[in-house]
Amino acid sequence: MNDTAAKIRELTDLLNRYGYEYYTLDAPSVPDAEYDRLFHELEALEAAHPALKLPDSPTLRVGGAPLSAFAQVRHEVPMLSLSNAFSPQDESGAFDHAEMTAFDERVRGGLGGKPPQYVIEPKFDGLAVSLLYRDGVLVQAATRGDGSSGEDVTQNIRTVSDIPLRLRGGDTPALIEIRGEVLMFKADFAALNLRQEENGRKPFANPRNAAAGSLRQLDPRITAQRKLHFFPYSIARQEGGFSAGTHMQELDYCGRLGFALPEGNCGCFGSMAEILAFYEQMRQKRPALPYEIDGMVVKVNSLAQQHELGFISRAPRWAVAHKFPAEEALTVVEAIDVQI
Ligand SMILES: CC(C)(C)c1nc(N2CCN(c3ncccn3)CC2)c2cc(C(N)=O)c(N)nc2n1
Repeated sequence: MNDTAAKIRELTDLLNRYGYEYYTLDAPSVPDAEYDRLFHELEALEAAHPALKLPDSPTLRVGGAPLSAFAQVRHEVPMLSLSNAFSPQDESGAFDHAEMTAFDERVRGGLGGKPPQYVIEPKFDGLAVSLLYRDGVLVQAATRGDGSSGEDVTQNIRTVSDIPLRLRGGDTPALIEIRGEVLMFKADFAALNLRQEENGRKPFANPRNAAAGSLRQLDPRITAQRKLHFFPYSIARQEGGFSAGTHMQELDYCGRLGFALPEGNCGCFGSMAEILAFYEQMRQKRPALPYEIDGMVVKVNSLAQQHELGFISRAPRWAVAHKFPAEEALTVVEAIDVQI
């Protein structure tokens, strides 16, 4: 490798590490001016030697030329739905978690009485995307679409600062497909709508619409200005690398690969009673969270037990969303929505 290529590789790795520290760990190790100096040095080298620009170059974060349309991507593993469990609130304000108890009984029945461990995690109110990494490098990103195929939003996803362009840590899998939610934090949503109003543009209705609108921009440079975040929630496919036995181990592995995790807002418990207690705690904490959630998702922790339980048509038997009551005065009582 000649010294220019070596210099470009060194600057790319260094800037990706600094970006991870700044955006994902929120613990920068160098001042912004130093990052900017190195970034401009890399930009200049890439401009002089376009053939040497690397697929995980941080200069991709600013977005390239606009697309005329999005290509369609077929999901090798369909992106399934989630059954909804809803707890109506009675006049005393207490919640009737009958549907969660029913879920627990269905799971125990399906496991021949073996007591399952459950994971409870936030149900982020964003949009689901799938990220494909080959030999550690991000090569494709797609929206969920109809679950069977979605839009190729790879260029736009590269501008999301807490999505690694190259996976961190050793033992890189030859292939890994990570699914999660792209969302906009409440504060960034408020600032965006201020800018929209100032520029005479229509404000977005909520952070989910803002995130969806930002990700489905044909011009990645606009996406790059929108401050999006990503939280993983499942590993759909994997060849090589660490083999997790539980959902919690999958999430921890995603953290080691360089993804942000919703620290403190996930739990793992052996009883539905503890799960419901955590759900109540999260319902109280919800207004203070930096991002919007519209409920919690409860999943069987053991991957072997998940496979044993399988799916109801398109939704897994081993997971259920537990939504919070609608905040409007009139609480709309939804039926159990088992996605068929
Ligand atoms: C892997 C499984 C299928 C269990 C799964 N599927 C999910 N989703 C499917 C339905 N999705 C969907 N989206 C649009 C229309 C219909 N379904 C949106 C993602 C999950 C979404 C979240 C979240 N939002 O935070 C989460 N913590 N865990 C999930 N886990």
